[in-house]
Amino acid sequence: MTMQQPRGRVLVVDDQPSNIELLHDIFKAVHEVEFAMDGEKAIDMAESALPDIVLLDVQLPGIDGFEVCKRLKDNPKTQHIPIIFLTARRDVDDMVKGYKMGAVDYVTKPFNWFELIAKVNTQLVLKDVKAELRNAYQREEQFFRQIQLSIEESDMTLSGKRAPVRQKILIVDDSVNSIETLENVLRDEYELFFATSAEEAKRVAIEVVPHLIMLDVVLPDSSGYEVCEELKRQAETQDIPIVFVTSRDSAEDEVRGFQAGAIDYIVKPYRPNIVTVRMRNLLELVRNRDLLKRLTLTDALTNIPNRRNFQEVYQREWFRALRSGEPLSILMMDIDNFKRYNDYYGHPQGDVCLKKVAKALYTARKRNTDFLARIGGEEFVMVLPNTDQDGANNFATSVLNAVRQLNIPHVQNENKGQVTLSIGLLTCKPSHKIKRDEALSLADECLYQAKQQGRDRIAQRDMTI
Ligand SMILES: Nc1nc2c(ncn2[C@@H]2O[C@H](COP(=O)(O)OP(=O)(O)OP(=O)(O)O)[C@@H](O)[C@H]2O)c(=O)[nH]1
Repeated sequence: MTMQQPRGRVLVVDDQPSNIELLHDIFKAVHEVEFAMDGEKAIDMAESALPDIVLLDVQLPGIDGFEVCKRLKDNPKTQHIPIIFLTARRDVDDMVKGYKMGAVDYVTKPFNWFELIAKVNTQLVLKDVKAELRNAYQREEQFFRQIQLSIEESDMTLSGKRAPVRQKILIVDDSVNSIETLENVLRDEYELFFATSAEEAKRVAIEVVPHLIMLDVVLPDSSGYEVCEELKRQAETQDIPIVFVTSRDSAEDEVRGFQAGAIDYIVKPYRPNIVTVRMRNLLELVRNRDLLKRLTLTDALTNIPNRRNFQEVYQREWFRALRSGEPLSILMMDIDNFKRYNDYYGHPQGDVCLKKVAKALYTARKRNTDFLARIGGEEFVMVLPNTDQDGANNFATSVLNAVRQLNIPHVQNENKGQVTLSIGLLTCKPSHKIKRDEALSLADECLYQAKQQGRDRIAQRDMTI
């Protein structure tokens, strides 16, 4: 998962001064670190200082770590704070109890720096994502609900019961036994894909784009570390979180795994309950991250992609066309005399009009790869990959008609009487001779001409000849 290094306030709860010293050394460079040496003190400090994360020892004098966790989770003031247990390896079976109390993860002693840092970072990112989602919800409750609904809808199948589509996990292991064990643990909750070699893993990862990859370190044709590094280098796969699953449990191996870009490290033999809960935590992070990304890339009024989204997609399509040599068409679209519409019918009615036009444009799209965005007040853009001037002109004509057919009255729109659109259409073959921004400016110039020539029309330029 691509993540920036988050900064936060870490509360360490441990009764061993040597552990406190060690944890202080690990985190002091990036985080603010505070300490408590018993459970009661930990609860007081959590309530007053509201840290971003609590690292909690299980064995404590007085009330133990489980009880501290329970009390923090019962308190509305502290229940949002993620808790990671610090535990001796022999207590790992107890960790199911920790998860039931509301902990998000655990780390075994003696500490592996990389594991600890990676897990704390993951939880800080997740906490930030959740906070941003809560803010978005408060700011734009209705918009938030729409996005959430559209995600849930795309997560549904129409298989009779409209069961939610399960998140996808790719399991990479050359041992059939290991695959079967994980399959038994995870198949009820997730859609599983399998690969038994490095090459197959890379191919399936690109084809399926799973939500998470569980990756064995030892593979017949390469090492899991190399697969991980390669997936992290590629744009299509770099955001997929990777968890190493291996019987190699030396500290060096774990460090190597986290350095390669893994988000977690699970040592065989698995404890099924622990695997289930860890996967659930990581996949919750993925789901929330995707929801937040959708929110930041969607226009709140019309619910179609926004300018930022357009910039990403346009760049991607430009480079794709540059590689393939295919033509690319750009439609710059602008509602005619919209200022007068607002002045005459009022701003709220203007919003209704914008929503109707956005819907008509979206419905007019012929291919899934045709991309529509709202990039300004009453300005929309469409990118049509692999479309020549003739095709794009036919399409633009159908778009003009779709808006006319909405029959939205606009008495101030000169002699038209209804809402209309002007379109600037540019077709080009991306090459080193024409720059991306230049193509957009040329499409804008065409739009300006369409306005000059009387609106409700297309003005075009073909740069492929
Ligand atoms: N209702 C509403 N109006 C908006 C929104 N964003 C921008 N506008 C309005 O859109 C109008 C755009 O006006 P202009 O850029 O002058 O263009 P125009 O009146 O459409 O004129 P031409 O483009 O030349 O046909 C302005 O009045 C903006 O206030 C919005 O989200 N909702």
